[in-house]
Amino acid sequence: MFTGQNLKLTEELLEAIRFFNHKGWSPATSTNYSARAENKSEYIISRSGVDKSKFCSSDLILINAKGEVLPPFNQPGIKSSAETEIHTALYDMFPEVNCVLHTHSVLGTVLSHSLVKEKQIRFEGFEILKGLEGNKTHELVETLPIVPNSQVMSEILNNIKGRLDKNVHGFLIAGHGLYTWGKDIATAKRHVETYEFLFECYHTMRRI
Ligand SMILES: CSC[C@@H](O)[C@@H](O)C(=O)COP(=O)(O)O
Ligand SMILES: [Zn+2]
Repeated sequence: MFTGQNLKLTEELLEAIRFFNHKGWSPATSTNYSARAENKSEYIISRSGVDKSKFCSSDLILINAKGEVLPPFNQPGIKSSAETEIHTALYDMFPEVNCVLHTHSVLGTVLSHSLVKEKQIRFEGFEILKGLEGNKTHELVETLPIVPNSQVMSEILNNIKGRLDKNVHGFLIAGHGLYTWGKDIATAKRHVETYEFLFECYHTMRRI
């Protein structure tokens, strides 16, 4: 149902979603994804509750900045992600962001669960840090905030809003998963992969 630039965006998003599922970062119906549409005040976003191993192009729908499902997708039973409010808030906060991705990997889940009291993870000295937009060297400290989980999206947003700025590339919801974003789908996908690699490094270093 998408055409032109929006169709291209859905194809690219779908490729990233399949990659994440293949990596084991989107079990069952978990995770959600969005991209800013050709009309910059609209967003392409994943439907709620879809098994990500079966996710297909018809599971991507169009919403406005209020999170309302737009025609022709506003049919009975079609709901945008339960976490739509987080996506629209991030686009509102960062006008240069054109893609928001949310994954549920085992490492992101357990690290955020065990480090929730620390409120953040600090990554330092890894070459892969240059995978996060704007980082030019491994000699820096990258902070990834952790906020408590909640079924109320406004609570998650209240806890994270004051902790985000242009040097922060994502955040973890404790025992739940990762949110990251980028100027385009490729950048946001690179951020997911970079964080996953950093989680592996962090976890491995805690064990040795
Ligand atoms: C397996 S339930 C996971 C959900 O509660 C949620 O965290 C999630 O990531 C997906 O929700 P969705 O409404 O499908 O976008
Ligand atoms: Zn989730």
